Amino acid sequence: MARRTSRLAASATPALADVPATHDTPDDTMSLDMPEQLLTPEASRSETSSNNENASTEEQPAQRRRSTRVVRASLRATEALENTPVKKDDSTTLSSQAYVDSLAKAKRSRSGLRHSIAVMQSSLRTDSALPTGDTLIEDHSMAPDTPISKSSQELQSEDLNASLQQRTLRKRVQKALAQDEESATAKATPKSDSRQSLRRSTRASLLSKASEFMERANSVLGKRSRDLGDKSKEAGRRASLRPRNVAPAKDEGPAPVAERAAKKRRVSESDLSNLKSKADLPSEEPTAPPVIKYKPKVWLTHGLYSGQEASSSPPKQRKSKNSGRTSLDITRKRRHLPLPIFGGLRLIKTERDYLLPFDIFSPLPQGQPKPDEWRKTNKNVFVGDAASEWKANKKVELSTCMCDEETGCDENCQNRYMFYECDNGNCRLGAECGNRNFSELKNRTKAGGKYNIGVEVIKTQDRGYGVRSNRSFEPNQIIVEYTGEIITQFECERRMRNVYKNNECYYLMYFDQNMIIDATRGSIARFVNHSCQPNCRMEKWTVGGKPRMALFAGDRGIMTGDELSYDYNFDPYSNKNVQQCRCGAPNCRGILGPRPKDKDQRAKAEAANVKVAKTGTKRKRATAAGTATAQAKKRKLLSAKSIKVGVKKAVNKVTTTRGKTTTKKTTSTSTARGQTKTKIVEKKTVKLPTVKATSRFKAAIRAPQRKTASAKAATSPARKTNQLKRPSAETKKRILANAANGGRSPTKSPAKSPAKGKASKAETKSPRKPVARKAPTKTPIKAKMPTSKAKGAAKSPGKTTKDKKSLGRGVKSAARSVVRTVKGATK
Ligand SMILES: C[S@@+](CC[C@H](N)C(=O)[O-])C[C@H]1O[C@@H](n2cnc3c(N)ncnc32)[C@H](O)[C@@H]1O
Repeated sequence: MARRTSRLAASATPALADVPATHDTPDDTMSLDMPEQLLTPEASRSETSSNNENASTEEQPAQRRRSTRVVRASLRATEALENTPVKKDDSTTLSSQAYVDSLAKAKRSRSGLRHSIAVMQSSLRTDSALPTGDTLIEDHSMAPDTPISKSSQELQSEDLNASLQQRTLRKRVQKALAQDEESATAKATPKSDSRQSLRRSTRASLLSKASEFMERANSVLGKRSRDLGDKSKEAGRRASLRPRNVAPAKDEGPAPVAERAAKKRRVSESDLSNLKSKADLPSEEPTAPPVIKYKPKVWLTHGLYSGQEASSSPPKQRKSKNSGRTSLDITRKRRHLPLPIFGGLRLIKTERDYLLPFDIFSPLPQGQPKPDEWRKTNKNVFVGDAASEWKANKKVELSTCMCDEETGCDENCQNRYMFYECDNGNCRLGAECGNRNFSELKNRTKAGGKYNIGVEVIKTQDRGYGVRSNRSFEPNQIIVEYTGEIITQFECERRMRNVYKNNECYYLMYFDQNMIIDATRGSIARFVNHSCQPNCRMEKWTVGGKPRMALFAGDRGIMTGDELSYDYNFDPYSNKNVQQCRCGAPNCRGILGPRPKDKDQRAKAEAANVKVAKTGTKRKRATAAGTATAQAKKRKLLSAKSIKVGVKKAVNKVTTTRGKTTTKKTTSTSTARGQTKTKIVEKKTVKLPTVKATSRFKAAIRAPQRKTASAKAATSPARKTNQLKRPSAETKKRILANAANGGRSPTKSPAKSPAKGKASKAETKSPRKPVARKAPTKTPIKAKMPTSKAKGAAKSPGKTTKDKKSLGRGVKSAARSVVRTVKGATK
C-alpha cells in the first residue's frame, strides 16, 4: 500500500522527478518486504482490542498503523518549509523520503515496534505545528485511533492518497489557470497588485463555477419552473426558509445538483398549482370544487310554540278515512316549530299573550309527583244499572249538517249549535268540516307523546294536584276529555255513603240522563282545579249519539305552561261543605260555588234561555245567560251527606202519610256559547203517603200546580163560578153588610197581599165557605215555601185532623221539596 502511494505520488507529482536516485533501491526493497496483512477474525479481534495498549503486543497491527503514522511523522521534515508555499508542495516528496528512510531504519532495527512507537510519538508532537492547509490530511491520519477493521483502514489510506492526488492535481490546475489569468491581467494591470489579483481571480473562478452550476440547474428545471421558482423564492414563505446561499460547494458533483433541483421542483410544483388557480391558466386541468359537508340542522319539534298553527283557520280534520294517515299528517304538519319572529307577529296580531323563549324547548320543570291512588281510564265505562238505563239519543239521527264547502262547519253550523259533533254520517264536508273536535283529539292523542297529549299533572301549592298545558291551544280548541265511570244516581249515593265518606276531594259530575260521571277512576281532566276566572270550560257534546264531556280552551287560548282551570259553579247544598277558593283571581268569589245572588241571576237566566232556545235564537245572543246555565250544569256533587240529608228531610215531611206523587223535572243545558236546550229529562217518582182526600181537596191542591200566582184559580173559578151563580141569602146579606162597612172584611184585611185581595174577590163571589175561600190564598204561598210550615202542617195532629186541606198542602209541599233535592243532586 505504501508502495502504491509512493508510486502514485511519483507519477502524479512532477516534483518527484527531482528526487535523488539513491532512494530508488530502498524503495524497491521496501516494496518487496512489505507484509500483506489479511483480515482474519483473530486479527479483527486483536485490532478491536488494540486500543488497549497493554492488551496486544503483536507487531502486525503496529506495523500497519505505523505505515499510516509514518506519513504524519514524515511531515515533520516539512517544518522548516512552512513559510514558503512553493516548498510546501515539496513536502510530499520529502515525506516520502522520510517514510522510506524510516522504513529502512525500522528494517534495520530489531525492534521495529519500538521504533514505530517513537515515530508516532514524534509525529504527535509535530501535529500541532503542521500548517493549516494540511489539516484535512492530518484529520484523516488520526482516524485509525478509532476501532475499525484493517480493510477499512486500507481503504481509508487509499482514499487518502487518492484525495491527496486529486487535491494536488486541482491545485496544479488552479495554479495553471491562475498563472494564465495573471499573465492576462498583468498585461492590463500594474505588477504591484499581482498577488491580490491572483486571489480575486480565484474567487472569480469559484463564482463562475457557481454560476455554471446554477445554469445547469435552471436548464434542468425549465424556463417556467425557473421563473416560478424565482417568484416563489421572493414571495413564498417556504422559499424564504430555504438556504439563501444557492452556490454549490466545490466538491458537489452533478448528482447532488440534480437532487437539489428535484427537491426544488417538488416545492415549485405545489406552489405552481396555487398560482395556476389564481391565474386561471387555460392549459391546466380544471380542479374539482371542494365538497363541504355541513352537519344537518336539528330542528326542535316541540317547545313553547308547539301547537300553534300557522293559519288562522280552524284546524283541519281528517283528510281521509284512513285515521293512521291522518295522524301522520298532523304530526308532519307540526314537525317544525314556527320561527319566533313569525309566531310572535301572529300572536301580536291575534292579541294573544306570549312568553319570550328564553327556555323555548322545555319551559316546564320536571319531576312532578303523580297521585298514587289515581286509576286511569280514557273511555267512559258504564257501571251497574247505568248501561241498561241508558237510552241512546235519537235526536242525533236528525242532526244532518246543512253546511257547504264555502263556510265549512263554522259557528253557524247547526250541529255545532246543538253541540252535536259532525261525522261522515251526518256531514258531507269531510276534511273541510270544522266541527270534529273529539275526532281531532283522538288523532292527536293517538300520535302520543307529552306534547301531543298536551297536558300533565302538577302539584300545586295549596290546592292539591292540578293540570297544566305542555303546549299551546287555540281559543275554543279541545284539550282533554273528561272520562270516568258512568253511574246511576243510586250508585253515586252508595259510593258517597260508603266508599268516599272520608274523602276530601270528589270527582263527580253530572253527565246526562240523570247519570253521573265518577272520575275517581278517570282521565287526567279530573285534576283540573276550579277558578273564578277560568281559562277553560267544560262542555258536553253528543258524539255518535253518545254524550261526552271535554275541557275546551277559553276565548283567549292557552299558552305552554299555563295551569288549566274551569268554573265548577259548585253548589255545596250545605254550609258544611262550603270550601274556600284559592284560585287567586281578582274576582274570586271566595268559595267554591256561586254566590247566593248569582243563584238568583242564574235562575232568571235559565228562564230567559228557555225562551231563547224555544225561538231557536243563536247562541251568541244569550252568551251571558248561557254561561250561567252552563255553569249550573257543570255542577259537582260535593258531599253525599247533603243529598242524604235533603232526601231524609223530604221523606220526614211525609212520614205520617203514604201515597204516590209523580213529578217532572226540567233541566236546561247550555254552554258559554249561549245555546240552551231545555227538555224533560226525568220523571221522578217519589213514594208518598196515601192521602185520603176528596175530590175537593185534590182540586184545591191541583190548582196551584197550574198557576200558583193566581190564588183565585186555586178556588177553581170555573166550578165556583158555576156554584156561585146564585148566591144564597146569607151571602147576599154579608155582601151588603160589607158594602155598608166600606168594603172591609170584618175578620181580615184583604189588602195584606195581592193574593188575599184576589181571594176577597173570590169571597165576594163565593161567600159560602170563608175558610175555604181563604185556604187557596195560603196554599200557593205555602207551596212556594215547602219547608217547616208544610212539615208542621203534615205533622201537626191538630191541624191535620181539623182540616184535610192542610194535610193535602203538606203532602204537596213535601213532594216539591223532594224533587228539588233530587234535582240538586242530579245537577
Ligand atoms: C276535582 S278535584 C281537583 C283536583 C284536586 N286538586 C286533587 O288534588 O285531586 C276538586 C277539589 O280540588 C280542590 N280545589 C279545586 N280548586 C280549588 C280552588 N280554586 N281552591 C281551593 N281548592 C280547590 C278542592 O278540594 C276540590 O274539592
